[in-house]
This record gives sequence, C-alpha cells and structure tokens, in this order.
Amino acid sequence: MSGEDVNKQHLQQVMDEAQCLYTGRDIDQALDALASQISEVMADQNPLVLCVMNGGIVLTGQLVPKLNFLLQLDYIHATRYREQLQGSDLQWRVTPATEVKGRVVLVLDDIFDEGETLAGIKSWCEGKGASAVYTAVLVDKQHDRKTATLKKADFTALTAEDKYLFGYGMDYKGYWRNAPGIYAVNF
Ligand SMILES: O=P(O)(O)OC[C@H]1O[C@H](OP(=O)(O)OP(=O)(O)O)[C@H](O)[C@@H]1O
Ligand SMILES: Nc1nc2[nH]cnc2c(=O)[nH]1
Repeated sequence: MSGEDVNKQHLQQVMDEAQCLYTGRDIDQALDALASQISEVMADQNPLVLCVMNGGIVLTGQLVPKLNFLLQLDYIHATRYREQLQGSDLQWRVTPATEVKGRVVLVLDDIFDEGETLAGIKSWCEGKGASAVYTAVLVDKQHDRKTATLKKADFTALTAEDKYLFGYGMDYKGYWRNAPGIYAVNF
C-alpha cells in the first residue's frame, strides 16, 4: 500500500470515527441567531467584513447572506497551525487589499481556541487605524488555556468541548474542511 493510500485511509477513518457535535441544520439555526446579534450592533456601521482564510471561508459564505445591511467583504490570511494539531507563531500570508483605516471591521473566523489568531488580527487592524474591530466565530472551544489578552470573540455562534474539531471550514491535517457539520476527532 502506498503512503498516499495510507494517508487516505487514515483521513477516512478519522471521519468515520468522529463524533458529530453539530449538524448542518444546527449550524444554520445558530447562524440565524448570530446574524441577528451582529445586525443589532452593526447594521448602520457600513463594516468591512474580513474573512480569515482558510478556516473562516465556510462561516463567511454562510453568514454574509444573512446580514441584510451595507457591508464590504475582503479577506485576511494568517495562520498558526499550518495543518498541525498544535498552534505556534502567527504567520501572515495576505493582508487585506481594502483600506482598514477609519473603518469599522468585523473579523470572521471558524474557531476561537487559545485566541492568539484573533487577538493578533484585531491588534493588526487597530494598528492600521480601524475605528472599531469586532470579531465573530462559529465556535468557541471551552477550556482554560485562553492565552491571548482577548478571551472571547464579540459574537459566538456555538461552543464545543475541548477536542480537536473539524468541518465547516476547520481542517484535520489540511482535509475535511468540507465536512457538513462540526465534528470532534476521536483519538
Ligand atoms: O485561537 P487560536 O488558538 O489562535 O486558533 C484559531 C485559529 O486556528 C485555525 O487556523 P489555522 O492556523 O489552522 O489556519 P487555517 O485557517 O488555514 O486552518 C482557525 O482557523 C483559527 O484561525
Ligand atoms: N481545525 C481546527 N483548527 C483549530 N485551530 C485551533 N483549534 C483548532 C481545532 O480544534 N480544529
């Protein structure tokens, strides 16, 4: 069996044995509530919405059509995990093409785990002169290792137990971002 086959088999086993924490339907309902909360605060602020690539892409695609007000959309790419299961330094890949100075910014990401990624992005936007920076995540992982000064996002759709998660944008070793719910790896 080739290395590639072993890898495929492992990836399939991870999916087959994973625990589904939230189905696509659960998530859609949670995103309706998230959109209402964001709209209450931001509807008149013409925000610049920044999708954090890669993990934020599914949340952004599902949430933005539920935000019924003027906004602009761009993306930012910063990564800490780089397909590993442990985070390290925040590495910048792409900064937004749209000017952040003077804008109210809404940063969208898949998961708030230790918080370093969103804290770093928020601080970068503030350094570029954003007038306010809000953060929203699909899921907040529940544990007491929130190492960043930022302890939670301004808007959180769902919470999850302290396991490695994948699906709805979150990867397992670069795969399964397309899984149609939020899953916990069963190690
Ligand atoms: O709260 P933290 O501990 O900082 O972790 C959260 C970050 O980790 C993941 O990104 P990753 O670095 O894996 O890049 P990805 O978006 O390409 O998956 C996720 O998308 C968040 O951005
Ligand atoms: N895919 C994924 N990325 C993360 N980044 C930080 N925590 C996690 C996690 O549980 N799953």
